[in-house]
Amino acid sequence: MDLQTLGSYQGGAGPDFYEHVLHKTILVGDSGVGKTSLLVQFDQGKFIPGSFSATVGIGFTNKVVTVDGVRVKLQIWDTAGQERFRSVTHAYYRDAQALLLLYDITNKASFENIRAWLTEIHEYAQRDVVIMLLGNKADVSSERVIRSEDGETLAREYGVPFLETSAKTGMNVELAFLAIAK
Ligand SMILES: Nc1nc2c(ncn2[C@@H]2O[C@H](COP(=O)(O)OP(=O)(O)OP(=O)(O)O)[C@@H](O)[C@H]2O)c(=O)[nH]1
Repeated sequence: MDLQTLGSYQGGAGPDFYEHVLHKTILVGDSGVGKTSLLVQFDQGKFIPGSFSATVGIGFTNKVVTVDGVRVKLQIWDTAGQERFRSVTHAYYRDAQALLLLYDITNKASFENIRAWLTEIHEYAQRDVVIMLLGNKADVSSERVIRSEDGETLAREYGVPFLETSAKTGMNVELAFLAIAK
């Protein structure tokens, strides 16, 4: 039994306590779109404005959730959006079962870069990786530059589901993580 398998069975005695599945998810998108904030909101239910310095390389958080009655251990990898870390993060793509791809609805470039992200994902990730597109910072309506319809259209073009989220208010955060854990 490797360490990972061992880790996924440390839940307790009865079958109800077993964490049956280990599910790896990776967060990607431009620097500053809110990947770390989204993960912290999901994991700890809080938002600390301006608190995170740019992610260096990669880090992960484990969280156990119950999906359709099955305990799933989500291992969520938070990648650095900055270009200079790209070669480090590519190496993690192929182990991921799911991928949350974020842009910032107040940042046009982050939306325009989604196509390039998808090209990279198709190059490095597994063929059957589950992808979801997220338009984050939906709480900042006064600075919105990307309409919901634009996100929906792009997602439809690539055949992936789409949600707008807010790491600040928590809107759709749990929904996004649970949807890709299925
Ligand atoms: N209003 C608002 N601000 C957000 C939201 N998500 C993130 N932010 C802010 O946006 C900035 C960048 O957030 P991060 O979570 O560090 O972004 P990141 O994508 O992890 O950035 P890198 O680690 O550089 O790739 C921070 O100042 C956050 O407080 C959100 O949903 N709403």
